[in-house]
Amino acid sequence: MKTSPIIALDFESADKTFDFLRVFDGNVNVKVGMQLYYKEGPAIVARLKELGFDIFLDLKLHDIPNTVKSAMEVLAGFGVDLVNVHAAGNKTMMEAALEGLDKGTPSGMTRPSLIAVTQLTSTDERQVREEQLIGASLQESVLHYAKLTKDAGLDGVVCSVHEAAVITEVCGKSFFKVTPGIRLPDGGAHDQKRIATPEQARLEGSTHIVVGRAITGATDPRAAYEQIEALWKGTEA
Ligand SMILES: O=C(O)c1cc(=O)[nH]c(=O)n1[C@@H]1O[C@H](COP(=O)(O)O)[C@@H](O)[C@H]1O
Repeated sequence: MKTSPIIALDFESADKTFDFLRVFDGNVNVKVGMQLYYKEGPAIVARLKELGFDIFLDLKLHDIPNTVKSAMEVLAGFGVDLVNVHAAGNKTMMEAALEGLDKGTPSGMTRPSLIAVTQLTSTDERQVREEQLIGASLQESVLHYAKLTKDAGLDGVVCSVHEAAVITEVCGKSFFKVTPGIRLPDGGAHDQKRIATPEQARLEGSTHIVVGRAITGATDPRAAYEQIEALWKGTEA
């Protein structure tokens, strides 16, 4: 997947999605999440692929290993670039996900990269301790999941910008740190708890940033994308 920002296409329909994408060319990365996929199914992925977009299919699989393996076998046939699971599904489930992807990737095609969500960017310290009853800090929990993910042979994790540097130290630079929760300095957090700017993401060593509402909710989405891309790449005027 290219390193340019990944736009989260959190729209209610294909019509709304393609209307939004009119001002973008196939050179941007896009993310299809649960809302759009559940509404439109594999057809939306096929259409985006035809238009040349690199695609992160974000369905966050989390089930018993056999179910996840079979589901990944199906997703591997879609020709997407990146898919994900929840690390909380455990190492055996992550290994099964990888097996399913390997098995389902058509010959001559590249296996989609596989990453695991550590702690959602909508989660805070209190929720980790009190609701999940994890006897460790949020950062320790994220790092633990990152190590588990690497041991399982996956390509990287979803985490917040605030954990990217420590994950790089422990899991290496090429291990994906895909970071959502990206906001411009004057942007609202919405339901996110661990937010950061594109510039912070670059400085902390994120490998990819996922951006939804800061672009999709902007008055001029193309201008917002360009501003975010420049801050992310460090090429801003
Ligand atoms: O896996 C993800 O993409 C994801 C993981 C996570 O921890 N937090 C998170 O926000 N996301 C996704 O990233 C996008 C963030 O959207 P905005 O908050 O609008 O930028 C949404 O589509 C989320 O589903």
